[in-house]
Amino acid sequence: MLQLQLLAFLLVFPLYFLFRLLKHGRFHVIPRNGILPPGPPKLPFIGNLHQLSGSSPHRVLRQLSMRYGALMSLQLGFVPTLVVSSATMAREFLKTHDLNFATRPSLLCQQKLSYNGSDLAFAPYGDHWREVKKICTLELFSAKRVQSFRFIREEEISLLVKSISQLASSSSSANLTQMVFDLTNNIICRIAFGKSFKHEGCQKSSFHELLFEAQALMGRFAFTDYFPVVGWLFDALTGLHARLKRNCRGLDLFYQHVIDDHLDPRRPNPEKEDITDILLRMQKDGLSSIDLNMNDIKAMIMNIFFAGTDTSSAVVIWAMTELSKNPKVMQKAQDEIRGLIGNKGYVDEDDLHQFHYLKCVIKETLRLHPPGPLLVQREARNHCTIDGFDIYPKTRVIINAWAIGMDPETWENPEEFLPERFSDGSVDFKGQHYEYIPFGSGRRMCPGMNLGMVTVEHTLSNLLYSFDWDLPVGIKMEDIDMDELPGVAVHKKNDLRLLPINFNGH
Ligand code: HEM
Repeated sequence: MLQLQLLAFLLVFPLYFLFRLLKHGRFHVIPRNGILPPGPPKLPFIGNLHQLSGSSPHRVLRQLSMRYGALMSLQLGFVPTLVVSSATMAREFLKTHDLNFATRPSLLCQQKLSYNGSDLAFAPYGDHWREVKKICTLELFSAKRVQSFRFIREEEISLLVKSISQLASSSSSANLTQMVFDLTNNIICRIAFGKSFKHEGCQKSSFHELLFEAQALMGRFAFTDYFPVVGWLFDALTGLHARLKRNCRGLDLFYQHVIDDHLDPRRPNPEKEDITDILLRMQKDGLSSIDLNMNDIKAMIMNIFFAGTDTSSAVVIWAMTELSKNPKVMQKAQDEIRGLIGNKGYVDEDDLHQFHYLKCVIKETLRLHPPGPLLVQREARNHCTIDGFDIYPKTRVIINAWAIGMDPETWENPEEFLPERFSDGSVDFKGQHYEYIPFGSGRRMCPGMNLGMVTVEHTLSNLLYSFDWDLPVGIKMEDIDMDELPGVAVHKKNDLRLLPINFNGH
């Protein structure tokens, strides 16, 4: 009798799962007569997942695409996935068929941390995303608003220069990775919440712990994302659900604390609105065509926070790493800045437009080290054909922006750090040149580009103006590694430590 029950269970259980998969529309059925782009052979059940297990998926995917083509099919668990690795193909996905690929897949950690896609980055394409995008473009990241936060960048960068100058006076090396991360974190905290948490001792450390944990979770593998319906069981067994729940609860308390502070009637009227003020005002005055609720506001704050801190600091550190390995380029950039600024003593934002060579250095850094080398995944909304291949709804799309920036068809000596390649100004990152898309392109392109770029330019120009940079005692040029640490943004794995020398030529 028991054996019969067991047999029935074994028969019924898979059928039940199949029914749920089909009912929820999460079973990615590919018709037999479809013509799919080529791809590597797959293993049963896991497909090609094992091929992505290394630490730098953008590098593995580039290797594979050199064999299988600029449009390549992978099967990641149950999920059909396409990888795009050339400018021509990127144009098809991000311009010609942008609307069809303007949505994001629903991934476990991203969904939980974004209050089920109430934000901008992980929201599915639709009315909510359109409205949030409008708020971001018109209210939060407009040129005027970015300019209104200028005093914050100037204050924080001048504090950074002061602390490095003290290290230089005592001939101590600077952990630039740590210092620049703190800088961008303080800038974004003040822009988003009106204050940084640098003077609040333990609150800073618990807040930072939450931040690091959320970043780790967003970059983590979740079975749910590749094995719909059944994957949650594995994620429960590995403790992912519990970790995620703990982190979401901690972050939610933190956002709530910030919001309560802003709503406190005893709070003096702020001289300049921060982003939480703006969102709360829009909610109160009904200034948006969706009913902004508290979760929407928290989700938007989360986006700004994660997208803003991590990306800008990664770019500054990669640039300083490349410059340390290319002293002639560093010298040329310093000569340009010092020549134009003279003995003023600091670089301010009005000076930035003159630094033609520095801009080339930053562009070249973004080509070799885009913080989001695979952009943010997209998903097909409807069936379409590209280059004669069928693409079915719910197919995930990975755009390998890093591989596109390394394509020898477009870039001469792509492995080399040569800022001069940008000096004629014919290629920029505004999403129209598909051979170079560090900020993405199309509807889902980065809305924080101006804020990110001004932070990077302003920080780098002051680091190069105020100091000469040497290697710490006992460290040789070859010891500076280029190892990558994948996460929300790809960082340099090992901290960059350099010896600052106060520049007294001004
Ligand atoms: C140098 C700095 C930055 C780089 C390289 C960068 C890069 C990117 C990339 C590659 C994407 C995905 C685009 C796509 O899927 O096509 C993105 C999206 C996004 N970025 Fe940035 N970003 C930077 C700074 C910022 C800043 C400072 C903010 C805000 C404070 C920000 C907010 C966002 C948001 C909200 C999205 C999601 C847009 C959407 O899905 O509609 N980014 N960024």
